[in-house]
Amino acid sequence: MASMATSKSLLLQNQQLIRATPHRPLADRLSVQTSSFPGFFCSNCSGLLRIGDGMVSVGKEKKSRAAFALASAVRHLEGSVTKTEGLRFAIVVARFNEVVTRLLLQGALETFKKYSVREADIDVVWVPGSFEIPVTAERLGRLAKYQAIVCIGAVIRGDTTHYDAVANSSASGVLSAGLKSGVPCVFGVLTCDDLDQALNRAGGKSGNKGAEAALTAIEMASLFEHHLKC
Ligand SMILES: Nc1c(NC[C@H](O)[C@H](O)[C@H](O)CO)[nH]c(=O)[nH]c1=O
Ligand SMILES: CC(=O)[C@@H](O)COP(=O)(O)O
Repeated sequence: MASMATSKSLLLQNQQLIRATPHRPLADRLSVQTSSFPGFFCSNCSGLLRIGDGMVSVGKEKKSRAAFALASAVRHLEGSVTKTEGLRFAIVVARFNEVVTRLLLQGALETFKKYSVREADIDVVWVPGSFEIPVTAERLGRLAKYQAIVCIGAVIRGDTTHYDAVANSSASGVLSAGLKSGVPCVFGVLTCDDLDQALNRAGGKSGNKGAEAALTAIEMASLFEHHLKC
């Protein structure tokens, strides 16, 4: 317990130190070098690099310092959900099962607002059903106007195998839209056995998958825009 507290305080100290210093080299910015220290934050990616994950081994010997310096040159790239300025998003939403998809859309819009995405930077595009989402997402991606596209739909099982055709086409189609357009297309399409399952995932007891999809879109937009721009 005591050592966990010490580790936590070392971690905090180190975060402060790293924030206050320039970007590289990372090794130069580390003041804490002890085997009990659980890791450090990279200010480049905001990620925790953990000792013992094959990343870093810091001991008392000079030899392990060299190994540490080598490992610390590894860059970790990750999108930030707080750097949303200038990012533009499209939401493609299916009208089929609109009682559910409107709630998913609401969750997505609330999330964009929470993460400071401006309303003017969001376009909502309505399509008849989830089957029509992929072609629309691909078209939106090709416009080169948006940094990510959120796809929202609700496929609910009926009596026949139609469900499988729509659900699978929508899923593989959204994937393909992202691959072909080069713009992240996020899958916020519910595939449920009944309406109850769907409502539970549209703001009910299992959360709101529209909100989750919007957050994923922000992270992916940021990753591509800030780290992987062509
Ligand atoms: N059954 C569901 C559909 N079906 C409609 C299709 O998506 C499509 O619009 C139609 O086949 C014309 O191409 N769509 C959903 O989004 N959810 C369903 O449960
Ligand atoms: C997923 C669907 O399209 C669904 O509404 C079809 O219902 P059914 O299989 O009863 O025709």
